[in-house]
Amino acid sequence: MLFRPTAACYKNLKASSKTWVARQFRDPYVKKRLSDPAAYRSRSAFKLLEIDAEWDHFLQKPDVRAVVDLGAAPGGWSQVVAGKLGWGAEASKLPSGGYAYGVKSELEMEKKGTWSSPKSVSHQEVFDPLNIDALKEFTPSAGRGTIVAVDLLRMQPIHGVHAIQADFLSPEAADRIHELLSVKGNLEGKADIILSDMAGNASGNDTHDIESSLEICEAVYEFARRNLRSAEDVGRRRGGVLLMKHFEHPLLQKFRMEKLQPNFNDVKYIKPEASRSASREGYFLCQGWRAIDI
Ligand SMILES: C[S@@+](CC[C@H](N)C(=O)[O-])C[C@H]1O[C@@H](n2cnc3c(N)ncnc32)[C@H](O)[C@@H]1O
Repeated sequence: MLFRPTAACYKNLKASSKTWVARQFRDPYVKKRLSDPAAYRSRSAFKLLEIDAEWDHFLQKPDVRAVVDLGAAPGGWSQVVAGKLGWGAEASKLPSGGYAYGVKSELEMEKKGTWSSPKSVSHQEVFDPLNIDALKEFTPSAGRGTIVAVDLLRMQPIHGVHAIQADFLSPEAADRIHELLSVKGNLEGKADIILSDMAGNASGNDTHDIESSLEICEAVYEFARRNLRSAEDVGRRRGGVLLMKHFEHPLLQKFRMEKLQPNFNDVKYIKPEASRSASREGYFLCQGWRAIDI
């Protein structure tokens, strides 16, 4: 539901909050998110949908079996991926945005012995009384592949998505991701697609924030270097995909030229329409991991 401040409440807001509220009211993607039956948890979901549709539906290639979403909370991108891989997109019609659906299907699969609960999902939520009615109405559908979502913040479950609450740089997260990806048919535990919509917490110090944005890109690249399946393994020139957010930085082009360009068959800079023009963010879509920098 869209928050509509009353006149009295609006009057008492700080100038910066008034600007934020006004921008939310004008933003077509905020409206779209609120009316879309998929009930995406983030406005950012539309950026991924747009990039995927514009660039050859890379999320839906039949050889995509393993996707890692870094910095995934609250879960909009993971919802998009789960939908594309067939994990019951109708789930998100629930008022909870797929939350109850995910829990129900996980419970059923556990009962049938077809799914084992990742340690990271807390099952105390299964008994959330708010979701009981919704649970009765929906039947889960099984999708394909493994989706792993990692965030420092706790994320409500999404059907078909293994959520890990951790710093993606920690050895524990690396081990757990590898463990989850290492299934029959993917014993190497590689990812076909790695997504990163990560941003560091704004510190208020511009120089520091700009610096940390490049550090995140470098860390994400390192993660991809260790975990991405190569184009050769996939058997497709654009197989092995890294999509990562970045912010403007004086050394960004150097990073692109030295790290991304030589190691992927195809690198594009993308500024999706859903990304606010005032934002200094952009995305690199890197397709076809060449696996030479290992
Ligand atoms: C812009 S949000 C992602 C939104 C998400 N794509 C969606 O559609 O819902 C960025 C996320 O990155 C996470 N993040 C930042 N640094 C991280 C780290 N080192 N490890 C894991 N998550 C991190 C933040 O906690 C935040 O939730």
